[in-house]
Amino acid sequence: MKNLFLTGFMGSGKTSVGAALSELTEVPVLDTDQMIEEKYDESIKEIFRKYGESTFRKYETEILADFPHKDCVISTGGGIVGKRDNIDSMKKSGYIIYLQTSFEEIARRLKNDTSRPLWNNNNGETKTLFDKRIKLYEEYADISIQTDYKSAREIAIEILAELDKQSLRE
Ligand SMILES: Nc1ncnc2c1ncn2[C@@H]1O[C@H](COP(=O)(O)OP(=O)(O)OP(=O)(O)O)[C@@H](O)[C@H]1O
Ligand SMILES: O=C(O)C1=C[C@@H](O)[C@@H](O)[C@H](O)C1
Ligand SMILES: [Mg+2]
Repeated sequence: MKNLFLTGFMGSGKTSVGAALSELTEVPVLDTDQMIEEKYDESIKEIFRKYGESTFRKYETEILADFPHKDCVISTGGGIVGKRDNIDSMKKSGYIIYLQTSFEEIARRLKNDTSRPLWNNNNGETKTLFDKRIKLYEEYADISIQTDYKSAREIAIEILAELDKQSLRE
């Protein structure tokens, strides 16, 4: 199986669905946010605060470039679609799966969250970012799955069915 890169806005469930997919397929799961935190030994929140968003974006692109892993599910950061280089790196080794989630559902899921700098600190600009991003997720996705009112496991099962339907799971 080629790599499966999960994309979508903050809170769309990339980490949760990645774990569910890995459980169902016994394929390892990676998370670009976690890979960055481990590589630099700092939380995303700290990286944003100390070095700014542009440094975080550089780390993200570096993590994806010449991606060394195969046969993995990879949960990506919500902003991964912001750079064409990131898309090219993902398409080189796998398929892009977009977890489509409404803004209202995301707001419910992240109501008490304090770990996501761009969810918490941008004075009502989050919806503008959401509107801009969804066009990119849609444009680059090989598969799009609606996630509202579904569990992570149900979404993972739907993704596998869609891969089979399109004969993408060899
Ligand atoms: N299908 C779902 N139904 C209900 N709650 C969910 C679902 N998927 C995820 N959640 C919850 O929403 C929150 C965010 O989920 P998760 O961390 O998986 O999102 P993410 O897409 O990885 O976010 P980020 O881009 O910030 O890394 C978590 O509290 C998680 O438990
Ligand atoms: O949507 C975004 O830009 C982000 C999402 C998270 O996954 C992290 O990558 C970080 O908080 C930025
Ligand atoms: Mg995540």
